[in-house]
Amino acid sequence: MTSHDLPRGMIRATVTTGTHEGYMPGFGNDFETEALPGALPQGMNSPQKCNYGLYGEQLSGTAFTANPPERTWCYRIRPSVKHSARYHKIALPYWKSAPNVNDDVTSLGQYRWDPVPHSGEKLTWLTGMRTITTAGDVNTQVGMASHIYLVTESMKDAYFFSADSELLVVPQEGRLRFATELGILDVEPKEIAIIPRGLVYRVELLEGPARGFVCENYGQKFELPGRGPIGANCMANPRDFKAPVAAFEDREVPSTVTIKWCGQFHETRIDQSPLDVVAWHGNYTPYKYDMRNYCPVGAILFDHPDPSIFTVLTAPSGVPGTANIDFVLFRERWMVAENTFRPPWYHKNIMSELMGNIYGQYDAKPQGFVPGGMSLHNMMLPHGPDRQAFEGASNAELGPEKLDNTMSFMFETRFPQHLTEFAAKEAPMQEEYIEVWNQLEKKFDGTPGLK
Ligand SMILES: O=C(O)Cc1cc(O)ccc1O
Ligand SMILES: [Fe+2]
Repeated sequence: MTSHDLPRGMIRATVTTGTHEGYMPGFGNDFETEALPGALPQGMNSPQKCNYGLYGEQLSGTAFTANPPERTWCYRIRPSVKHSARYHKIALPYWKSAPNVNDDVTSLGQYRWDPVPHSGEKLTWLTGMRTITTAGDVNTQVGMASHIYLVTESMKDAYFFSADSELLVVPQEGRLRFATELGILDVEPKEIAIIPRGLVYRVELLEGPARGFVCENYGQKFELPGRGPIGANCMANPRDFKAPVAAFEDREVPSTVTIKWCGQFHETRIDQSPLDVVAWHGNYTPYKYDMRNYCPVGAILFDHPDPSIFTVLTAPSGVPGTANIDFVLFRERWMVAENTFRPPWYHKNIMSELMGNIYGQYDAKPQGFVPGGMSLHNMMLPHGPDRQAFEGASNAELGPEKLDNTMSFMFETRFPQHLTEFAAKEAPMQEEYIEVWNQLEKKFDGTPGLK
């Protein structure tokens, strides 16, 4: 992107060439960036007067005393209190928060959905959000929600922030721009974006219609998983995460800011764009990641490891090794294990598994789990390959085989996931999904399976 592509009123100082224009590499780095020369104070955070008449303001994403603390210092045209008038409650009836347990909706089950179709209705990031599951409790900051977004138009002079959650965005179709207080993130399928709690932004449609998945994390922030014996390299490498450079708008037009707060939505009317941060420094930022950079590590002799080897990001729950959410990626990779049933094994899991297909075919479900579709295998409910996958994998001539053109993911949480009414009654649920295991035959013949 060059400065010529930017919307009117938007100024950007750091314009470079190459593929990572407008972004700074690294996960959780202490970044600094300014859209006007000298806008960022040096050597201190709170000078008596900031350059250009800017106001200094800190955005804290962790408790002050967390280790490490995450916060960003913003130097802005107006302090955030000027982007906040009286709030009044508004309804966004399809965006639900936990706890959301409906007596007439059953969540105990294995479920699968076809892609939620676009309806022809004009929908923005806010009106197009459709909650599928909720888990935990937004008020106590544990758990998550999964959503599908359907976006057909940009937010115009309208801004949003979630005090409840960090959002992990997984595009499946179309391209979106997140114009945030800290700069611009453009995302498309095969990429993800993470928008931190409290950060104000507007979502523009760059290419539509757009559909994708969102994991709304009520708990501790996503971080890179511990690598254990894998060591310093492979999986998601820190340098492949990109934070935006500073970009600001000096635009005085009647605007709205919507806030998600304890599961409710409130709107406030202001007279200017709140995206007025001219310079910032800190480690609390939005970021994006291209999943084509994910370097999978797997079985190179026999057996099928736990899917935790494919964890891109993990949000801790406070119990070591037991995530509030793991974001797990099943992408292209070579299968080489000898004398092995290669697809996922049959299993039951205390963690609840919400999966989505971005493109291609998933090895445990060659049919029916389609791009844009989702499945839910809830806490302790059995699942595994369908008959076609079982028969194919147990009779295959085993040589090195590439699983190509495939990208699915899992939002895995330690909490049971409850279906919304939308997921149970309006979304295209495959009523017959449970039957994919009906055809599995009894093969027991009473004799040892010796070769
Ligand atoms: O159920 C699934 O398809 C996800 C999954 C994949 C895998 O390789 C091992 C376990 C698991 O839950
Ligand atoms: Fe599973």
